[in-house]
Amino acid sequence: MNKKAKEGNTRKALAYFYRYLKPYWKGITVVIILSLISTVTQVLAPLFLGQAVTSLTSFVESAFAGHAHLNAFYSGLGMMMASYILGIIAILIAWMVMSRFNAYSTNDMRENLFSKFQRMTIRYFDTHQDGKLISLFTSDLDNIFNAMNNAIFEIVSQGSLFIGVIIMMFYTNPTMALLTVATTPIILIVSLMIMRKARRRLDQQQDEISDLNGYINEQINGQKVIITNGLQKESVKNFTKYNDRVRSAMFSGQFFSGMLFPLLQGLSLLNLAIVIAGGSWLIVAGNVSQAVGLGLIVSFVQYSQTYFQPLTQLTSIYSMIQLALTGARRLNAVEEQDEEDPVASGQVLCGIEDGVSLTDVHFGYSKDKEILHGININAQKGKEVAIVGPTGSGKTTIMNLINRFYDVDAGHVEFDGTDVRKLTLHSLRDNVGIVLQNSVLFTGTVAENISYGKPGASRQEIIAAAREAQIDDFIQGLPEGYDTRVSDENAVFSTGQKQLISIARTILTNPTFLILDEATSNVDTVTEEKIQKAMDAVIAGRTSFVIAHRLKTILNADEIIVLNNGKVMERGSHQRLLQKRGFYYDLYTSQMAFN
Ligand SMILES: Nc1ncnc2c1ncn2[C@@H]1O[C@H](COP(=O)(O)OP(=O)(O)OP(=O)(O)O)[C@@H](O)[C@H]1O
Repeated sequence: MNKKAKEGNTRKALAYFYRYLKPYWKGITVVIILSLISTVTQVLAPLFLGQAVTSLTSFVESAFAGHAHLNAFYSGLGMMMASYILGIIAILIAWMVMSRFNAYSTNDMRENLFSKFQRMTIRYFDTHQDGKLISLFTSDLDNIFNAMNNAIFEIVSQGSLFIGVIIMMFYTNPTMALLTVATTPIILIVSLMIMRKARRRLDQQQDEISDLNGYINEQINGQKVIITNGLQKESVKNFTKYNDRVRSAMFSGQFFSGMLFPLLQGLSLLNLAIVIAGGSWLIVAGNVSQAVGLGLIVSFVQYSQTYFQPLTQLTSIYSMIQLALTGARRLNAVEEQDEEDPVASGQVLCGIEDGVSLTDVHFGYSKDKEILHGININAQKGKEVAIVGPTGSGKTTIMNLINRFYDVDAGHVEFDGTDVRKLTLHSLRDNVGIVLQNSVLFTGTVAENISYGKPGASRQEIIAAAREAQIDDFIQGLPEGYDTRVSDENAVFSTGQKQLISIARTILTNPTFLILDEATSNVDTVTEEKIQKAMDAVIAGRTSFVIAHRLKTILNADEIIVLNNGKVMERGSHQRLLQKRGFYYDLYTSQMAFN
């Protein structure tokens, strides 16, 4: 990444924080005011201590006779204690206010990120690993929360402390103040050099963690494939590669960012010696009295420590701040992603009168590789069109275009002669029901899973849909029937059963147009028969596209479209296609040979 892009990213990350913290400006103002109060108390305390020491020395010098000095000593000490107590109270209240708005603002970030996911295009999910997306919710948001909880407070309080202490030092004694800040330019140059190195490495650390999460997620999902192929060792070996990359990025990131803290601490101790030497020189040179000189030394020992405190504190949280900026950059990048266009002012689709058609459709997932090369399909109202073809021929891609998961590059997908891009997305999705090959069950009861698309459905409606989908018997046999909970620990559903529940879900939403990606390729014959019946039930009277893997399931389709390499090879009824003795005939006979 070049320098300009990086600066742009940092600006975006800062703008991200600004967006989310803006609603909490009142709380932030309170925190700033309280921090300033605490700063004032911290910079005044050494002054009071210095006055107390000066008074005590004068009291001793006056052979314990000057009671005014003793009173001044006590009042200086009292003021010092009062300052510290006030400071502690201010910090406690500020901490409470800040913890509250931090929790709220990170909650807003999490909520917005999740709802953004609901609006984003399928293309984004198709091109990003699940684990990487989860990383945004875990690692990145955690980093942001940690930094906001610690860093904001530190930046405000330490920043004001830094300025406050400089003012007080110059007010108290300019010579001593100059001596205290003399080493600052060197410290700043060295710190900036180290910080630049650290920033690059911390960015890399987050990217590597995200890659590792992506890999872990993929491997957990593919655990069965790994075991059946005996690839456990390879899996661990690859994991080690990703893990090593994280380790090395983490090491250099933490090494460079962590280096600043001990460096500055060492320098602050060195500075103490300079201050004490300077104070002693002032006394010896006769510039100040012994009492004033001692008071100055005591005050400046404290000032020197207070002066270095913001520097050391800020560098100790530097990696935290940097990781949070990286997190904000990554979350902001998601917020900038394309969203589905809801076509709010489009035409509302209310059922299908004529049918659904694809006309000369060309499409590729990327510009340089066309997948569909001029597809023409016409499904008249109430008809079943089956799409068959070898794997990778483009069947699912056609489904993706009808439902507007993707848009065509050329040609048209039309409902009753209206291009899908002119229909409101909501009405399009309302009219289209999809049963996917890998049906998903969500956490909740079986009944809730069936009524997912129609949350207000009555129990009778749910049962009727399950009966039509041939899954009622099975559900009744579950320990708690329709109230059985679906969860990871209770994964009692086979692929076929999941698909039947998914068909019941679709039946309940009563769509006018149906896309069925049948799952009969990996179910037993009993379930296959049930799926067939369920499919017949759900298809009946509806305009439908069936993506068939088993040709047996689409013998009654009104039209069968035979795809190969993104082109329609043949079309017609089952009988006509068999008579043709072409591509379909070969497909069918080869499948029947295995039955
Ligand atoms: N999200 C995607 N990004 C890029 N290419 C894709 C994507 N999805 C599918 N493809 C490619 O598009 C082509 C058609 O895939 P598609 O999933 O439509 O085939 P299919 O006929 O449904 O296959 P199957 O029977 O195996 O499900 C394939 O070459 C595939 O690699």
